[in-house]
Amino acid sequence: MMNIIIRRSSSTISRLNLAAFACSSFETITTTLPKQYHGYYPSTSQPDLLSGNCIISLLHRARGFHAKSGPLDFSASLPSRAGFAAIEDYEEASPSKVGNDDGLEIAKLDISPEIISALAKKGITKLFPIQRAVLVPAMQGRDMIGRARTGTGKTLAFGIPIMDKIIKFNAKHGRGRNPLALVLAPTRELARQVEKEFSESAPGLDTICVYGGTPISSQMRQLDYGVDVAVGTPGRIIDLLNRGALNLSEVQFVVLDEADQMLQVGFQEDVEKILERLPQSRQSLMFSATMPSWIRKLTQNYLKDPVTIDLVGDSDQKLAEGISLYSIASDMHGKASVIGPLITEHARGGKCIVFTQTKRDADRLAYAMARNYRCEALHGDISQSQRERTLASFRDGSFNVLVATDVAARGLDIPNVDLIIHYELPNNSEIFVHRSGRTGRAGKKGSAILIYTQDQTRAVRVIEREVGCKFTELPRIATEGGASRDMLGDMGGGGRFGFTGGMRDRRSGDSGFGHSSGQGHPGFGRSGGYSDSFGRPGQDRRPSSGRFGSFGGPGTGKSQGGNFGGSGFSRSGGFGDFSSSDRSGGFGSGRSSGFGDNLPSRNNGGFGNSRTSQSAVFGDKTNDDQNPGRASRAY
Ligand SMILES: Nc1ncnc2c1ncn2[C@@H]1O[C@H](COP(=O)(O)OP(=O)(O)OP(=O)(O)O)[C@@H](O)[C@H]1O
Repeated sequence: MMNIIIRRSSSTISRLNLAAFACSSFETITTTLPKQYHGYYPSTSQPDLLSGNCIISLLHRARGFHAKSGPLDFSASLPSRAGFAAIEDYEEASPSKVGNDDGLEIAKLDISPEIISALAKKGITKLFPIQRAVLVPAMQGRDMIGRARTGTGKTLAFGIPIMDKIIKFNAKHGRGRNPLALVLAPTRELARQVEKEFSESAPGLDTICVYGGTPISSQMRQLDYGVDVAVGTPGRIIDLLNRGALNLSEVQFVVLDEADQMLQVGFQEDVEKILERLPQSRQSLMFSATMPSWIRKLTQNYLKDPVTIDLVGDSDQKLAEGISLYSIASDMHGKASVIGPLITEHARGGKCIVFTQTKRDADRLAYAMARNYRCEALHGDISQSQRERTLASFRDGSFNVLVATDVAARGLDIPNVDLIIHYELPNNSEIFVHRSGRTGRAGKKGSAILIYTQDQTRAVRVIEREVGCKFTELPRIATEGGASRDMLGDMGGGGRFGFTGGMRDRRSGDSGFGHSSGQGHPGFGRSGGYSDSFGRPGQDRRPSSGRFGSFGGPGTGKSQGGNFGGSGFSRSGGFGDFSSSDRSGGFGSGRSSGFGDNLPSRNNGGFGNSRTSQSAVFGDKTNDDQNPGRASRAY
């Protein structure tokens, strides 16, 4: 069979005018808007391409939006505060007058019919609040910071305006070869999901997803053919830039999805490298469900006169509506044993994601649980093809318990996840929000359960305070006679996971026990915890047998702070994040870490410290094709 590749025309000059085109759409709005809008929508001298009808309907939307005090059909349980509490800049410029609900009907908006019908096919006919709030300023060409709770439709909030502008621009100026929009995401899975949302919502646009762990040559070919929208992880994007395969000179829209993650140490540098390659005149959009104050300040470095659209607000609870929160105390050795009863009780036959802190723990727990559940592990040391298979099988219900590191914490939209179990405390409250937010999406209900040990009680209170939530305490589940040891300890005949090491990649290939290294190495375990964010003195930093000891059997379990789950709030230290042992070789692959978070964290902190977590540590920060050993594979 012969493949014919027809290159698209490169209408660079006209495409470079897209920004002007985008802004020009609002020229007429300036003249039509009531006084209070003037100055908010800058006038341009470019001709306008939106119809008068559109402008009127936009006005209605703006009015309706600000007048709206109710749930906007999104979820009957949404209190008005949840949707519209803190629409900062936007609100200032808006009238308090009531409009009508027409703006919610996507079919009534003047957006491309292609998008309207594609969304309708997906059952999307009305805008969610964040989409509604973003539409006007995004169409206007404003830079923006957008925050809305997990699962409330942020992808389409930035996606619809971008797709619409590109479709209209292409219709007028022809299609070009280089991307007009670039979306950066922290993980491969999220990048794929976002690209899918674009391609499904605007099938006529050429989209590409570029990420590591997959052959670069096919991505290069596709880029050569021409794309409108490129979505990807920073490492692969930089790789493609370095090879001259990706030309970002025509990009007019750039999105940082999960912006607070993307601007953390480890990612930030790569993101900056990419941003440097973009034209100065562009529209930059940053979205996340969490925007700690330090990130808000930082974003100002990358945005021009941004509008902030914040549907969460500082005082509100940060978690999505519809998520019931529970906590359950357990001793260290009983943790694994309580998972079964929790799933039986709370997953209601749906899917469950169990979050661990480390790749190895995800492997071990999944391995142990596989006796009783259809269960798989997902983390950054698993090959990309296996990651994709695992996620696809989880999505389609082939198995229903996913044991994952925080690689799955952000952004993933998987249907029918009814239960999240925090097997170990997350590093900070933002991660808690994202992990928990894998359930209760798009107005659905779900449960999140935090398993904690006695010495983590204070950390639990910190989560409550920072997230603005209250856990319902579940009664302790008796784990007689070290049931968890039975469950986990004999995975390797006791010693297998004991502190004496012996960790081998029994499962050859992708998802085995990881390419972890240095098991049993001093400092490998939790004992690495530095001072935590609760003002407690630092954890013992002495080398210890670490977590594995306690996991594998009682004899080793009392290593200094080395227990499974430990006091995991110490971002920098927990799990020996960047302890030397991670890189100390040990068994297996030349890859760093296995266990973990081997990048130095910017700060200690975790809870209470807004400069959160263990920095980049998602799977794709780096050019992982060229330099697989580079740090960042912690998840
Ligand atoms: N207007 C809409 N009507 C119905 N469903 C929608 C609408 N907008 C988005 N959705 C669906 O809602 C789900 C969540 O959307 P999305 O993944 O964009 O949420 P998010 O806010 O980005 O979440 P997170 O913060 O976890 O990344 C998706 O399945 C998406 O298809």
